[in-house]
Amino acid sequence: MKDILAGGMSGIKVFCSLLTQNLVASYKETRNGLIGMDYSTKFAPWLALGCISPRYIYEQLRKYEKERGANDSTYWVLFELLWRDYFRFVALKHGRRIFSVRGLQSKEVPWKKDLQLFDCWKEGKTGVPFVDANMRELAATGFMSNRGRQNVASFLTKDLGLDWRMGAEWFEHLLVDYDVCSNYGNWLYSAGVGNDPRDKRKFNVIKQGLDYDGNGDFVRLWLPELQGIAGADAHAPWALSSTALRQAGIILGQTYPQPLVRAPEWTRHINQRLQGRSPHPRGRRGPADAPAQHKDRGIDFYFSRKKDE
Ligand SMILES: Cc1cc2nc3c(=O)[nH]c(=O)nc-3n(C[C@H](O)[C@H](O)[C@H](O)COP(=O)(O)OP(=O)(O)OC[C@H]3O[C@@H](n4cnc5c(N)ncnc54)[C@H](O)[C@@H]3O)c2cc1C
Repeated sequence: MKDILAGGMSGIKVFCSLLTQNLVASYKETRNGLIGMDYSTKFAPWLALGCISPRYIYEQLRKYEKERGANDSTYWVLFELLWRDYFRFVALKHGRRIFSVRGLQSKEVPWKKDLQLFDCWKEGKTGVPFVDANMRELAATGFMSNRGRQNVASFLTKDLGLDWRMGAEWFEHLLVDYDVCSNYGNWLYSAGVGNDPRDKRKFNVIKQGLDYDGNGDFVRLWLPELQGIAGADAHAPWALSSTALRQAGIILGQTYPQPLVRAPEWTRHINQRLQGRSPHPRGRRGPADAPAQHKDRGIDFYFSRKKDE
């Protein structure tokens, strides 16, 4: 990502390649991916810096739809841009309150400010590989997928119980697409102090890792110390036998940390993994994974009705 920005590739060029390579036609199926340039649009840095306008994207997409056909995916790019607009309106409406620890709901939450825990999160050393891989990608590139952002934000606020503003500021410090409205709006949401009426929303980061990185490739890409663990086992090294750890060259607590926390809801998914799981990441599945035409518009992090995310 940094190479592309440094190489001066313009937002318009990125946008054109999305259209000419027809990537936009399968965006809905790939947008939850984790590795590479093509799974999502990568518009955000150019939008954040004002190098491309959402109206331009809208017009060109409508043109593309007329010429080559509209589908769920072409709609979905526009739908995602609506979230960007939405968080702008939230910021306009609430002003400085978007930075308040109590958020938009004036809710008292006993957030911790433990700097040791925070450093582990920042440095990708929480001992939870899916979280750590995403955090190391952010530190190395200034970018993290939307799936990754949702998970590390949930982990910081719901599993570690840290003040959500610490996470938001770290993102602000590193993101190449940092945008005040989108960043603080999404963090408020993740922390359960934004507009979402359901404050108990928590991502099961183990289930998410297994669903979206079913073969463990993303985790191994950013965590070289886990290279010796094959497949999905890389998502929970602490669940491996001492023999398996020795064979993988891992000493927990030395070459890779023990997990800072272990949430009870992880157990079922770890046990399931040990019984073998399909290695197909959810973000890459075909249309069978996609809901019927516009039926589930917006069902995702924001409106998901699933209990166990
Ligand atoms: C905790 C957290 C912090 C975030 N901070 C930022 C930020 O500082 N700047 C930023 O641009 N986005 C932010 N996002 C939203 C989203 O993760 C990024 O816009 C997206 O990952 C950027 O990659 P992309 O351009 O390939 O997006 P795509 O998935 O291709 O989406 C296309 C465009 O739609 C918009 N969009 C998509 N999802 C969201 C969303 N949830 N909120 C607002 N706009 C969205 C963006 O402009 C994005 O470029 C954050 C999300 C979370 C959960």
